[in-house]
Amino acid sequence: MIVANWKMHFDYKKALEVGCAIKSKLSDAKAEIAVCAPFVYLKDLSECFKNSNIKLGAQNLYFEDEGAYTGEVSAMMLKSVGCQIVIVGHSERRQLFGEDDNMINKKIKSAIKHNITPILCVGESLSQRQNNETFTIIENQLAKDLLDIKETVIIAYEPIWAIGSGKVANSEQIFEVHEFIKKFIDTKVLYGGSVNAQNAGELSKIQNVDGFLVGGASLDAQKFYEIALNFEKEKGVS
Ligand SMILES: O=C(CO)COP(=O)(O)O
Repeated sequence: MIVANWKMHFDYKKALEVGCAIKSKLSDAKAEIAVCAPFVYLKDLSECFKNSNIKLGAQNLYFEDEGAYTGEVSAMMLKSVGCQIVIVGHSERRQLFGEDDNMINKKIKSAIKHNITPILCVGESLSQRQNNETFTIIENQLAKDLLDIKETVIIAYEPIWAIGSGKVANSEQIFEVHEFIKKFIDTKVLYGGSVNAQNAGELSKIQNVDGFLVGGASLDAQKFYEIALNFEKEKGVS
């Protein structure tokens, strides 16, 4: 599974241009492909992704369905514009907007209630890794974020120090964290953090990597396409 996280990029015209280019390049992809776009572009992207295998995703949600929550967007609303996937607990939201595990847990439950597949992001900071706290941090995030949740949640392992830094985690680091996550919950685990067209093939060789959550390189349809292609080649997805 290869997921684009566009973060807060593009104006309307560019979002539709890149979204539609991704659709035309990847509509026959064997790997599962999803694009997580800013809220305001979702409706039109859902039109563009119609009759293709590309899934539509959001990058956040609020856990209540409706009410006096100025500026928020609910799972019910996302579902009504064709959203099938939602990223929850991205480190940027945890760090910049103080999103805590309790809130993340409620968001995941709300997504599931509306039949939207959550992608839960977990990962350690550089200082946590240097202090040998990686597994404690990840176990803590998984335990709290997935409290009382039995349904399918996709996990993305995104070491904070690897995001947007050009510093990719090495194969051993990724393998052992994915193994740890899979012991906690038997599900798909994606890797995220400086994935690009050049390193995607090598990263795909890691047996327990089930796909990628791609930031920067997903802003270019050709680069995103090459990542998916290299993944399919290495994994023998056909
Ligand atoms: O945060 C990420 C995806 O959610 C990763 O971002 P980059 O691919 O830009 O490092």
